Formats: sequence, C-alpha cells, structure tokens
Amino acid sequence: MDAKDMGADLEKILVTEDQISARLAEVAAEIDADYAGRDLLLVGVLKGAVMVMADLARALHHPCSMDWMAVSSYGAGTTSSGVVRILKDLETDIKDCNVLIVEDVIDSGLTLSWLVGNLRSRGPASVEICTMVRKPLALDVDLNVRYVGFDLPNEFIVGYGLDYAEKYRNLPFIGTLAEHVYQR
Ligand SMILES: O=P(O)(O)OC[C@H]1O[C@H](OP(=O)(O)OP(=O)(O)O)[C@H](O)[C@@H]1O
Ligand SMILES: Nc1nc2[nH]cnc2c(=O)[nH]1
Repeated sequence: MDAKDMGADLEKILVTEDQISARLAEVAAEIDADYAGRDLLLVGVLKGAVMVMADLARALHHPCSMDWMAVSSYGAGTTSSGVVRILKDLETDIKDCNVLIVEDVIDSGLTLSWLVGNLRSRGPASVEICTMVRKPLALDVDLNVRYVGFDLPNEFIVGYGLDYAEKYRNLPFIGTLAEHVYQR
C-alpha cells in the first residue's frame, strides 16, 4: 500500500520509508554497541510494533531473542484510557534477561510507564525502551526512553504499524489522516 492507494484519506506524510530505514540502521548500530557481549531479548508490543520489530531485528548484527506482549490502553478512539490490561503475556521468563521493549509510538507515556513497572517486577537484568516515534506529552512522564527513532509533534499518526480503527497499519511511511476520515 502506498500514498496513491490511500486516495483522499491521507493528509500528509511526516516520515518517509527511506527516512525510517536510515534511522533504524542508526538505532540498530547503537543497540549493537550497547549490548555487545550481553544477551538481548526484544519484546515487541502488539500490534503496532510489528513493523519496527521486524525491521529492527533484521538491522541488528547482535544475536537476539524475540517475544511479544499485547496490552490494551486505548478504546476505539484516539486517546489513552490509562487503564492497561495484558491481552497476551510473554512466553519467556525474563529473570536476569536484558529486555528491550520495542514500540511504535509513545504518546501519553501511560502504556509504557505501566509496562516497564510490570516487566521490572519479574526480575530482569535490565529493561530499556526503543520506540519508533515519541510525542511531546511523553516527555512529561518519568520514562527513560533509551532509543527514539523520531520525535514528532502531537498529532494522531498512522502507518508503519500504527492504525486508525485497525486500518492503515500497512503503509510503509508515517503520516496523518484527513479530517473527514474521523467523521465517517
Ligand atoms: O503512550 P500512550 O498514550 O500510552 O500510547 C502508546 C500505546 O498506544 C499504541 O498502542 P494501541 O493501544 O493503539 O494498540 P495497537 O498497537 O494494537 O494499535 C502504542 O503501540 C502504545 O502501546
Ligand atoms: N495510530 C496511533 N496510535 C496511537 N497510540 C498513541 N498515539 C497514537 C497515534 O498517534 N497513532
């Protein structure tokens, strides 16, 4: 799916496919260096992190394991409820593991604040966060995000894993939707 397939739904592209892959290569190089000589478990947060997890894992030279969690903090709309539920838990016992949470977006920061606390309570050696996008509100919460792809303005974004009403996840870029899409 690309911009022309979206017809009138797209308002603008904020991050292109080329920008995403160039930035992921930089982030992967940092992770390779930081975790040299240590085990690494990537924990992708479903569903939005599928794209970044797949591309990041392939850009890494460091051997790593992968596992997935699904949590729910958003309803059908575009704002975080702050109440987080585990929909799918890890299959891995993370005691003494170096865990790197991989996310598509940190917006209010509520989901990740909760998730970091939850994973820390399981006795890992370390827990760090890698997100493709961080929004300004996340800077107000007490969340140390070690790897950030892009700091973007406070707009609702879609593409590269990010959905609106389960659509647009398969766009290879990150963009915003035209106003009329929200009024359907
Ligand atoms: O910083 P916050 O305001 O808490 O928002 C971030 C969360 O929202 C998105 O997930 P979403 O609930 O949309 O689920 P999805 O990944 O399945 O689309 C994203 O993947 C984070 O988990
Ligand atoms: N699709 C999408 N999901 C989000 N979850 C938190 N912020 C966002 C956003 O901007 N877009």
